[in-house]
Amino acid sequence: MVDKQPNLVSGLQLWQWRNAAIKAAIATDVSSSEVDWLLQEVAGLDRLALRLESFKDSYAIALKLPLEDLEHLWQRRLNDRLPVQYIAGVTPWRQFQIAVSNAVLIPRPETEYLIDLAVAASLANPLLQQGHWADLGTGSGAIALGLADVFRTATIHAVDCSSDALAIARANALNSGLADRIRFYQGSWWEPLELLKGQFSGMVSNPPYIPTSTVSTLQPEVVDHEPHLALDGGADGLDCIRHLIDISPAYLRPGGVWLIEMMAGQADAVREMLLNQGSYCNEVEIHADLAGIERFAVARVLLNRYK
Ligand SMILES: C[S@@+](CC[C@H](N)C(=O)[O-])C[C@H]1O[C@@H](n2cnc3c(N)ncnc32)[C@H](O)[C@@H]1O
Repeated sequence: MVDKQPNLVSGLQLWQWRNAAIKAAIATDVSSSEVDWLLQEVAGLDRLALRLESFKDSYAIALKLPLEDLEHLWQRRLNDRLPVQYIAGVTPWRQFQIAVSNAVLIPRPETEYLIDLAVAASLANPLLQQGHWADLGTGSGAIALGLADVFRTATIHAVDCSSDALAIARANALNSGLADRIRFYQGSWWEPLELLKGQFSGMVSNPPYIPTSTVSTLQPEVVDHEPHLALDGGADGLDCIRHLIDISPAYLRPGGVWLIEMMAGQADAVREMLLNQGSYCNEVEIHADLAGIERFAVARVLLNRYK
């Protein structure tokens, strides 16, 4: 989407476009702050320049795409409910600027917390901060980048079944300067990591967890534009989580960390499945997001059940 040629517009032209875009956003129930976020991304304007409208006096502003294309995409935002992150081709996540396209789920702010939970879970045993970590269902690669950043001596193994998603994830690793510590694999969950069975310090996953019948009821920004492969977790939403609970003990070392994001309302079922599986310690941790909703589960593989 991003054109490398400079697309010059005058500050006045852009100011007029912004005013019209904000008016249209308000009329169609889209947050008007998205207009300024988009202008920061595609026009390189900063928040102060937008707030003071000082850019209006600029002789020429270089856009990443022609103004007509921006207008066309903005109309798609309003009419087709295309997420603004897909228009900009990028979204902030932790300290990273993550490239996104409709081949990948837009990484959500709440998912950032998985990285802090991985660090917290590894504090009890510093050895867990080294060795191999897996990001299963990597999508844009956001979690893999986060893990590579906090576990500086670990190797991160990022898996996805979508080759289009992996292309984006690889680009994000290169852009973030972390590509030398992240390996990418196409395949299903642990399958490509067979050779490292029993050696992983931890695994992190934000798997698809929406019940199939609920997917069509999600807001149009999600159901019409984000990949259903990233959303649909089967009849009860727990198909992927169930699989990850069953198979992960064979890949994690004794005491290895099992950490996932889940949907509101799934915590009790996930805790029960972990306890019944027989390969995890009894202290399953459930953590809430900033809204107080239980969204994350942490478990550890039993020391005496090493396969
Ligand atoms: C909810 S998205 C999470 C993406 C990213 N990790 C994030 O947190 O933003 C789930 C990801 O799992 C991938 N996926 C779905 N089924 C899979 C499977 N069987 N094996 C590996 N990845 C799978 C999807 O392609 C998608 O990228």
